[in-house]
Amino acid sequence: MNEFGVFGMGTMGQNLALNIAERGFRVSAYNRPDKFQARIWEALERAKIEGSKEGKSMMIEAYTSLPDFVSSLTSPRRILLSIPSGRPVDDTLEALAQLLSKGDVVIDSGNEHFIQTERRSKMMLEKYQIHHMGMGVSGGEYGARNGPSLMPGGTKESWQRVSDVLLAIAAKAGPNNESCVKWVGPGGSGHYVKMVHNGIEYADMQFIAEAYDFMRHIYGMGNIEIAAVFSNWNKGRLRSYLFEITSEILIKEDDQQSGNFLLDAILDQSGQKGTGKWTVQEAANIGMAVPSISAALEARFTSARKAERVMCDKVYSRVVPPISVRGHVGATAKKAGLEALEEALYASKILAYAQGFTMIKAASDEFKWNICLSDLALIWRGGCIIRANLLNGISAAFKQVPDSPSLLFDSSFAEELFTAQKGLRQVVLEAVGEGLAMPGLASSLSYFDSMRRSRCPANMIQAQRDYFGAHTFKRIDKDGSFHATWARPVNSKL
Ligand SMILES: NC(=O)C1=CN([C@@H]2O[C@H](COP(=O)(O)OP(=O)(O)OC[C@H]3O[C@@H](n4cnc5c(N)ncnc54)[C@H](OP(=O)(O)O)[C@@H]3O)[C@@H](O)[C@H]2O)C=CC1
Ligand SMILES: O=C(CO)[C@H](O)[C@H](O)COP(=O)(O)O
Repeated sequence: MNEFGVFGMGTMGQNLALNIAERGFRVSAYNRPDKFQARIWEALERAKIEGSKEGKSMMIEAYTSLPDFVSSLTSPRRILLSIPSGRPVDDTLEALAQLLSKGDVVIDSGNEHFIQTERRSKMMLEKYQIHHMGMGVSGGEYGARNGPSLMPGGTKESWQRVSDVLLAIAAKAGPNNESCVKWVGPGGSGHYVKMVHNGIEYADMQFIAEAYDFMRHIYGMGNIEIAAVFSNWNKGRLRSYLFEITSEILIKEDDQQSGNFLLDAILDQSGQKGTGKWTVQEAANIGMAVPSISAALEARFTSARKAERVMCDKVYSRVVPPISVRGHVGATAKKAGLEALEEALYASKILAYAQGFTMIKAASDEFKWNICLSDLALIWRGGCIIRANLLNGISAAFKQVPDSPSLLFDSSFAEELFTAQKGLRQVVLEAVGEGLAMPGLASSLSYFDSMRRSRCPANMIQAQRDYFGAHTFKRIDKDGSFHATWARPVNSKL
């Protein structure tokens, strides 16, 4: 009998199965029969080769039939699904439910929408007394094999049944090599935080893309020089997985055109699978502003409209005479300019993570998930795509004030933002003057400037709403709702 089942031997499932087997658990692996041969043999072959390399025997058994797969598992059975979200998960749960018993646990490790997970968890428990967990997994193929960041949500009972395996396979981070997995909360909370993780990922990636663009256009820097800058920044407070891979991406040679960089041959249209869009939609659903994430999502949409951009480039290229706001012209000033860019990236990063954590806090309050933000920051320190030095400080901030509605209230971050905002302003100003789009950095700055205004111009919005729609407004000096007769007198001179 085996201790753990993995359903779906695709990129993620196969690597998760190998990771689990490597930690000494006996694994049953299943893939749909028609593709069984290719996927499963690949997994078994890898278990043999990778196991022998490390002097371990990795115990993976392959199954062709679902009933055999299920009955190969010890009770309570534990099965991880690694398949596309949506209909495939519903169909698979329906099929599994006929074979599983009360108290068994099924973990959906795909990028599923949390509402679907909430629905399935409730249905599986009520109808079959089976625990359905929704678990965010981040780290891609490499993470799945060597240690991902795991964000499991579901009943506490189900977490207790699977925690030995999840703690063993997750990435390790921090001074005490802590596992990058903790129980996030009930229902769809695990998938919710993974969704926001991906939203922050979008913002982080967009900031990096803008910094790359800035260095090329403002300073005429080439790939090797830009790579060195990212590599250097990665030694400091911006240290993160995305900075690390960016310097590698910049200098990768194109094997189809010797002497050229691969990056320069890649079409400038970004794709997406939907989790960034969900983040923005869900933020809107609970009335939260995530402008850095929104801007990153919209930048992907704009990038996709390549044909229109090419046309606009032809029409409007002549209307961008640089407006001289350059703070840094010439070789000697470049150093200061790059320092400003580092500050801009750091400030924006704080602001994007702040938006993501604030959104999670609001959802946790709304859905009564009681998510521990400090723990969440800890499990994002290793294995996942947004892993970054910054998360240590974020965890500490929420440990100090667990219910804080925003990172912006933390005194250390406030101090850092206070200093770094100067660089952010300078970079955005220069980019605007040069006609260089900086949606991510500029939106982050706007968020900061909007948040630090105790009185903003929303009084004008309220007045307009009341004027045309009698929507009423509140006054600053009296309680209650008011409506004014706004229409201008016929003889008004205004
Ligand atoms: N790739 C990544 O970096 C990450 C992916 N994820 C998520 O993990 C999940 C798996 O992704 P990934 O491994 O990349 O995908 P792959 O396409 O590599 O593998 C998909 C797996 O799902 C199976 N499958 C597809 N459709 C069905 C179905 N209708 N019923 C049963 N099984 C089905 C496939 O089996 P078959 O061989 O029969 O087609 C295959 O085993 C997705 O939800 C994805 O969003 C999460 C984090 C990172
Ligand atoms: O979940 C992930 C990483 O955390 C996946 O890589 C995801 O597919 C990335 O999102 P997108 O394809 O929308 O860029």
